Amino acid sequence: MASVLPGIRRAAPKLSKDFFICHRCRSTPSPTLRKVQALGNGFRSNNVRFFNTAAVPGANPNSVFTKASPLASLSQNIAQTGAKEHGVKQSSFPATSSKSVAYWLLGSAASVFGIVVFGGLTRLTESGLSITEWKPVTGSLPPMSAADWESEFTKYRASPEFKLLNPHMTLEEFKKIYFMEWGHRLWGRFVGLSFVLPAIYFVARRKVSKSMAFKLLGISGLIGVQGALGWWMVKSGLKDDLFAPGSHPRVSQYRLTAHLGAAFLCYTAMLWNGLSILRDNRLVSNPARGLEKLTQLSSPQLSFFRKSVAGLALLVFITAMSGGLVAGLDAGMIYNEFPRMGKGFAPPKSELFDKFYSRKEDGSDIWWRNMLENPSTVQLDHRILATTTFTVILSLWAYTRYSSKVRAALPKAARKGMLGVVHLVLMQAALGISTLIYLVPIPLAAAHQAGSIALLSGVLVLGNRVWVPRSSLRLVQNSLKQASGAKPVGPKAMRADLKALQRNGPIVRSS
Ligand code: HEM
Repeated sequence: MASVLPGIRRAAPKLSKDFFICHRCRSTPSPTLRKVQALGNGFRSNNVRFFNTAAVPGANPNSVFTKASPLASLSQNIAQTGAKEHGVKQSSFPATSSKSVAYWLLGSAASVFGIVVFGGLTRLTESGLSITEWKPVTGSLPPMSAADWESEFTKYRASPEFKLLNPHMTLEEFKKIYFMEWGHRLWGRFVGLSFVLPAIYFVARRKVSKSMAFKLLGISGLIGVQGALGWWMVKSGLKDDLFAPGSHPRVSQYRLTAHLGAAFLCYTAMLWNGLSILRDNRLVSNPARGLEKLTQLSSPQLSFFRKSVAGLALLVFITAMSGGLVAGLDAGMIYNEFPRMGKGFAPPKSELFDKFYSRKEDGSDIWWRNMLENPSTVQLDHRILATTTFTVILSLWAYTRYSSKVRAALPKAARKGMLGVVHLVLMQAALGISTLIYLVPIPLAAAHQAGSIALLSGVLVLGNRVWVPRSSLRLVQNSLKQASGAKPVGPKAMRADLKALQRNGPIVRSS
């Protein structure tokens, strides 16, 4: 009995050690042609062996094959899916992006992780409103002379934050908050440039697949939007109506959350794509084993778990956004106890849905306005979402441990990933509760913010270990098919295979 993997209608072939690739069109020779080449129908130049097919009957006379590494050959090969003849318009992008792109994406994600934590510190030290202008280019340099400092300080002295909260601030104190905000903005510029410039290089040098080139474009756009959102957020803290007596000058909690959300999305896109490239490279380096792995993951026993992990990533994101609202409203400064909030587990309904927050005569906006603008309700929302996230994670972990079917089907790496997520959520809940009980001290609040991205990363890593992207499956199937000389799989056939696989499990046929 031999196990036949999806998309391969006969036993998976063993890959030959010698790979050849056409010097001109990057196609690979047929098995018969390979035999002829093995007999030595070629010539040597610059230490590269070229195989001229002009003398081989039935071969394309324009082909010139050179020996290539198995990986390079396979990835190029797959890119040429369906385009067998010279003259057919072919994509110049490889099928798999290079590993260097993955490392750079992961480095960029680390940089975004850093700037999010630094941004949290900027907010917690109340430094965010110290620079009252947005100068994307000239703002890269801090004030250089005493006159420059005086000018910046004068602008700050005209802001609501100075007038109402810091009327006694000295120039020396101002410099401290200025450098925090300036550092945050500089880091933002660094994130943008260290992403966009290498992205252009990688695309121009065809180090990325075509779909990845579009994704890099999307992430670059998101970074630009993030910069604009940052300034839009700061502007909301400089508005004239904040001069009103009794008002508390701070940025809009909506804009703060939008800024945080865009950073999380950017981070997610970088981390996910970086991990996916590494995974695809691993799968393609040994396609037979890769297909086996993907087949194992496509098992119907894991279907619920896979979907739950996707749902969990969304839940963590929503919980984090509700945390952004808590931070934006300083809602962590009330009800500094856990699990109770005052006399019960929740404040009275009259307080949670207070008419004060409604702006419509008929009060139809009372629900959502309180949920997004009333500090008591916003804190309760965050507690409920956090508790749900916590419970879902522990339940999923229990499911992977105590369901014998899932336990057997889940790869070891995924089990480890699940355990990692359990540790992260325990830490995050402990940090959240401590932040609340101790009235939002800066180190705890910053650690809680970092913990939220760490938790999201844990869920994304877990997701990457259990997800079966169609593109990866197709890539691996085609590597195998090409290596065996069979016709490559098109997207339609691949989708049908994947569906059948998810419905019925691996196909087993006798050899
Ligand atoms: C379990 C998942 C949790 C996640 C993903 C999460 C996420 C977040 C995030 C992203 C923030 C915004 C931080 C900032 O912008 O500075 C935040 C703030 C906050 N969270 Fe959580 N949190 C979780 C659990 C908890 C728990 C259990 C509590 C306690 C009841 C809690 C209490 C707080 C408080 C008080 C703040 C405001 C801190 C500040 O003003 O900087 N969190 N949370």
